[in-house]
Amino acid sequence: MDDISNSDILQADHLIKKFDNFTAVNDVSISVKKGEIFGFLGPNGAGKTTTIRMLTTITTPTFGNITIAGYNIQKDRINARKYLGITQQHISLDKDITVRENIKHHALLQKIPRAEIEERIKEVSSLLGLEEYMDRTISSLSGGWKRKTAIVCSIIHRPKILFLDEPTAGLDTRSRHMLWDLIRMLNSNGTTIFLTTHYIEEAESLCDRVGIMNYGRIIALGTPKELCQKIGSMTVELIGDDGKIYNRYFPDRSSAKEFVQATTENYNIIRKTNLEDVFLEITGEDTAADKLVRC
Ligand SMILES: Nc1ncnc2c1ncn2[C@@H]1O[C@H](COP(=O)(O)OP(=O)(O)OP(=O)(O)O)[C@@H](O)[C@H]1O
Repeated sequence: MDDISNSDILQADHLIKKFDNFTAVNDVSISVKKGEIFGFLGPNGAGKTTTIRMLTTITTPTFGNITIAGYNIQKDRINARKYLGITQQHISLDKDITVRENIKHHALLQKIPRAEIEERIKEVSSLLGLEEYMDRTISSLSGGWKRKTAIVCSIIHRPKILFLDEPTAGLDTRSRHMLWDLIRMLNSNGTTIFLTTHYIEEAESLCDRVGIMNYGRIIALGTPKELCQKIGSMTVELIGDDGKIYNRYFPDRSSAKEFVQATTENYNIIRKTNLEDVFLEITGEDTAADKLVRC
C-alpha cells in the first residue's frame, strides 16, 4: 500500500473519547484529502488535542475508526505511523546538542537505516535553508528556529501527513511568517498538513479547509470562504448603546447597504466577513444545534 492513491489520506469516523463519565470528543468525523492544508480550530477545552492524540495513535478512541493512508490505525498501527509526522505543542528537542544531532536522533528513533541518515539530513537542511544553523545548539536559537528545527525533526521519515499542534504559538510576527512559508513549502512538496491553531488569521491564510470544534463536536467544516458565506459574506458592525460592536451578517453588499440606510442604529463599517467572525458567531455562549455549519 506504499503507493498512496487514496484521495482521503486521513479518514476518521464517529470518534468518541471518554474520560470516565466525561465525553471529551463526541462523534467526530473528519476526512482530509491528499495535498490539503486542513485547519483545526476551537476554543480552549473544545477537544482538539484529544482528537489529534487519537488521530496520531497516541491515545486509543473509546469508539470509532481511523484510517491513515489506507491503514486502519487500530489494526495496523505500525504501518499507519510510517505515514504520519507530529510536531507537538511542547517541543521535544535536546537543547544542549546541535540541530544536526537532534535531527539525527529523530532519524534513529524513526528507525531510518544509519547509512541513509546523512543523506536525509542533507536533503532537509538544503530544502529548508537550515545549512548555517546545523552546528548550532538548540539553546542558541530563537523561538522561530527552534520550532523550525522541531518540524524538520518530525519530517525526517518523509511522512505523507504532518500534524502541527499550534506551531506558531507565542512567536513574533516575523517568525510566524517564516513558519507559514515553511508549511506552504512542505505542502507544495506533497505533504498533507493537519494544523491546529488559535490564530484564526493563520488558518484563513494557510488552510484549504477548516474544521471548528466546540464542546467535543465539529460544529463547522468547509473552506474559509464557504463558512463565511454560510453566515453571510458581508458584515455590518453596529455600535451598541454600551459602546460595544455587534455584527449583523448579510448575503451581499447591497442588502448590507439597504439595512444600513434603513436602520436607526449606529453603525461602524460595512466589510467582508472573515473567519474570525464565523468562529465568534458559532462558538458564542448561545451556540446551538441550528448554528452547525457544514459546507
Ligand atoms: N486525560 C484526561 N482526563 C480527563 N479529562 C481530560 C483529559 N484530557 C483532556 N481532558 C478534558 O477534555 C476536554 C478537551 O481537552 P483538550 O485538551 O482536547 O481540548 P483542546 O481543544 O485541545 O484545548 P486547548 O486549546 O486548551 O489545548 C477538556 O475539558 C479537558 O479538561
